[in-house]
Amino acid sequence: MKWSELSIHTTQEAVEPISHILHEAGASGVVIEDKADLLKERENVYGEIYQLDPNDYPNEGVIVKAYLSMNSFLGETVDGIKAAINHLHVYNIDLGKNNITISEVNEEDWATAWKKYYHPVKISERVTIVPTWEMYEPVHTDELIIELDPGMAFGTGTHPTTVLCIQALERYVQKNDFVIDVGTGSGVLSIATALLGASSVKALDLDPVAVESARINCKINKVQHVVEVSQNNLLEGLEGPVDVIVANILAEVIVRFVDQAHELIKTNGYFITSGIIHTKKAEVKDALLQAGFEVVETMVMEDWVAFVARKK
Ligand SMILES: C[S@@+](CC[C@H](N)C(=O)[O-])C[C@H]1O[C@@H](n2cnc3c(N)ncnc32)[C@H](O)[C@@H]1O
Repeated sequence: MKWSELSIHTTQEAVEPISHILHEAGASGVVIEDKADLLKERENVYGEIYQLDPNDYPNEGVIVKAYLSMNSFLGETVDGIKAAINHLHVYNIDLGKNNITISEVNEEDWATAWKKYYHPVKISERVTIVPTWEMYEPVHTDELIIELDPGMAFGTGTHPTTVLCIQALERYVQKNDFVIDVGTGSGVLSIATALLGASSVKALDLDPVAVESARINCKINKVQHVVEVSQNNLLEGLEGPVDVIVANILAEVIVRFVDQAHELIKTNGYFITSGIIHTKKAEVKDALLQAGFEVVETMVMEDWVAFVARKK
C-alpha cells in the first residue's frame, strides 16, 4: 500500500500542536526527528550508548513526519493541515522554517521508521520506559519498568509533557487510589499509575487507534485488571469521586473541562495537567483557580509546563 509522507520542518515548541493537528486530520503515526532529544536520550539511558546516524536528524529545528493514506481527499486534507499549522501564529507559536514537503512511501518503510529513535529511558525517580523490542535489565530493585509499543498513538513516554506527568504521578498517587487519565494515547500514564499502586484507573481517549494501543500496552504490562480503557470525549459521562485526574492534552482543551474535573475530584484530591506550552501557562492557571483548585506545584521542562492542582 502507498502512503503520503508529510514532512514539516519546524521548532521544538510547535511539535505538540502540529502533532495534534496531524492526528486530528487522520494522520497515522507521527515521527519526530530532533537532534536535541536524541542526544539527551542517550545521556539518560543507563550505561548504554547507541550509534547516532547524522542522516537520522536535522541539524537545526525539528522535523515532524506524518503518514496519510493516498485517497481522493488527500489534497484537501493537506490543505487543511497547512492552514491549521499557519493558524498557530495567532497563539504566538514560533513555526521556524515551516517547510512542508510531501513524498510517496511504501507502508513497510514508515510502519517501523520511528522505532530507531526509541530506546530505554529513565524518566523519573522510579520509572523507566522500555520499548517492547529492546532487552533491559532493571538497575534498582524498586525500579518500575513500563514496556511500551506506542504504535501509531501518541505516547512513547519520552515527550517532556509525559515526563512531567509521570514525575507528578510518582509523588501524588497513593496506594488504592481511583485515577482517571484523560487522553491516554498509548496508555503510558495509566500504566505508570497502576504500577504506582492505584487500584482502579480509567484510561480515556477519543481516538480509537489510541484506545486499541492503550489496551495492548496494558496487557503487555499486566495491568489490564486495574486499567479500564475506553473511547470517550474528555470526562463526558464519568462519575466521581476520583482521587486524581491526570490529563496531558493541549491547554486549549484543558480549560474546556477544568470545571467538570473539579466536580469529580474528592476534596484534597489532585488534578495533574500537562501539555501546556509556556505561553498558555497563565490561562490554564487562571482556569484552575477559578474552578476552585489551588495550584500546589508548577513543573517546567523545556517549553512545557505542568500543574499539580489540589481541590480545596
Ligand atoms: C498529547 S497526547 C497524550 C498521550 C499520553 N497521555 C501521554 O502523556 O503521552 C493527547 C491525547 O489526547 C487525546 N485527545 C485529544 N482530544 C481528546 C478528547 N476530546 N477526549 C479524549 N481524548 C482526547 C488524543 O487522541 C491523544 O491521544
